[in-house]
Amino acid sequence: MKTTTTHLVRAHGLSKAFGTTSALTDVSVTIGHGESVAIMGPSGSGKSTLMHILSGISGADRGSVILDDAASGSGIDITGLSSNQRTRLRRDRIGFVFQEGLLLPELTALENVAVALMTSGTSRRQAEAEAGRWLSALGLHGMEDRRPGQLSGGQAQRVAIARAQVTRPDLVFADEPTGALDTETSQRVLDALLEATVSRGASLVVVTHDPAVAAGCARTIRLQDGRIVDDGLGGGPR
Ligand SMILES: Nc1ncnc2c1ncn2[C@@H]1O[C@H](COP(=O)(O)OP(=O)(O)OP(=O)(O)O)[C@@H](O)[C@H]1O
Repeated sequence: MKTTTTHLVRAHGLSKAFGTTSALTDVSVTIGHGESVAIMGPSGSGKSTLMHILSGISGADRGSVILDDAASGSGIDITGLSSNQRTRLRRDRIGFVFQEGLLLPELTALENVAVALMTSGTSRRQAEAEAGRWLSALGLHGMEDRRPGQLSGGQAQRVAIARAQVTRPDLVFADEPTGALDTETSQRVLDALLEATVSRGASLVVVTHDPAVAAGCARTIRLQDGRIVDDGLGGGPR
């Protein structure tokens, strides 16, 4: 289904239950182009469920998620797509950063980043050149040939950020991206994530328990018992 939209993401009336547990109830949210948004809330409040639905990892029982499509000048309802179509859409338009980075341990830092481009058809040579540029931009020049086990937590997380950006997705989701890091490293990784995403006009959605991470985002959405209880400014610079 095609619908016109002025936001990058416009979700309306999302509900999702697991058995008798309501994970989300009638959640509506918009995300602007180039906006950074933190999603906060107590454990079990529905943060991951919302992120999974907004990113097309899983479907909703009710509601719609319209993703703007600059190429066609209209929007596409991702809840109406088949599982294969959603997989393609995630590959082409969405980047992910997870708490533990989820890098492939047997590949080098460069290969971990390049592989994201190669799966969408870019040649190895071109993919590795682009991956190298992203690693340098994230302060990892000289670490291209290291495997994840030879990197610190903060370095590995910056490789994961490079991997999420290399395909130039217009929407990046990060699930507790600094959860395993100390305060100082966490701040550096967050800065790198914001810089890499928002400065090129892409939008960032971060699920976090950390108020410092939320403060770095332009807006914070708070969930409780599967509903949005606050949707305001985070007080951060972007
Ligand atoms: N696959 C599932 N099967 C059954 N219940 C689920 C499933 N996924 C989530 N839930 C339930 O849905 C509710 C919301 O879960 P969700 O993971 O979205 O919360 P969260 O805010 O991300 O929590 P946390 O901060 O602990 O990660 C919880 O009550 C959870 O137990």
